[in-house]
Amino acid sequence: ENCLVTCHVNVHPLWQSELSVSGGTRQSPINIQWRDSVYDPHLKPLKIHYDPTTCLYIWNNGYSFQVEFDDSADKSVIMGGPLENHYRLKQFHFHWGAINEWGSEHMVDSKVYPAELHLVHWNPVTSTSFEEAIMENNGLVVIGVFLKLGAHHAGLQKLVDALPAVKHKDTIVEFDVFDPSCLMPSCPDYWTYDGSLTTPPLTESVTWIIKKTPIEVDQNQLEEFRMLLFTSAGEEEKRMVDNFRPLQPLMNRTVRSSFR
Ligand SMILES: COc1ccc(CNS(=O)(=O)c2ccc(S(N)(=O)=O)s2)cc1
Ligand SMILES: [Zn+2]
Repeated sequence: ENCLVTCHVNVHPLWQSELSVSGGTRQSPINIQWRDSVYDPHLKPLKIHYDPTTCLYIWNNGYSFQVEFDDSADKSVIMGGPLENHYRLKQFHFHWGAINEWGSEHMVDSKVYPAELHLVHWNPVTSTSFEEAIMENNGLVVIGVFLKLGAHHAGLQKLVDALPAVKHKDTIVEFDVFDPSCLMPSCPDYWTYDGSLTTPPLTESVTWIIKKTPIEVDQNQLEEFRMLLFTSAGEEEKRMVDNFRPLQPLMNRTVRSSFR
């Protein structure tokens, strides 16, 4: 019988060769098996306080588009959840696919979403800078939010409208007053586990907090992500799609849930 084999081949150099930290024991992303996650009653609600005026600019760094924040003070911070202290927001970015059938980095019971948002925070108590925190054990906290195809997302649209200005690698556009809290689902439930960056330097410095409930975005908004380019102006154009890392082995880790 004829069956459609859907597959995708990551063509971007970054993901072409399966980049793995030699001897890595806590790499990301992973497939979260809901039934294997362990409810932890000691997990507190996550507290998020973002100051919209700390938003600086958007830029295309050659594997995603990234919104950078002023992290010179404790203005945009998260605390609670599995965290011992507060962490400062440094940047957020997304990963997505060429089509809606794939795109997220993490999976839930092998379910893939068309895109995933990562909000990257660093620990100003144990590190003196973001660059230092990247190398520290649990120096970073990344909140992952799944995107699913559905209703138009009004908060995201402000971001989408700026994307044509950062079409090419290493382009930048000013982006002021944006509150990334609008990209958070209202449901407080999350999973958490110890992992790594999913792009170089792949350091095992991340406490991951993955929100259970996805946010909805519409087809046009996803298509706008796919209009971006991996390539610089003047180079042969390569569409920025499939910028996600393959699943990594869970090894000796337990995923905890904040909910029963
Ligand atoms: C040495 O200076 C440096 C070194 C490396 C970076 C990369 N940026 S980063 O560390 O924020 C992240 C890489 C991958 C992330 S993911 N997909 O896991 O959320 S976050 C920036 C500055
Ligand atoms: Zn990411």
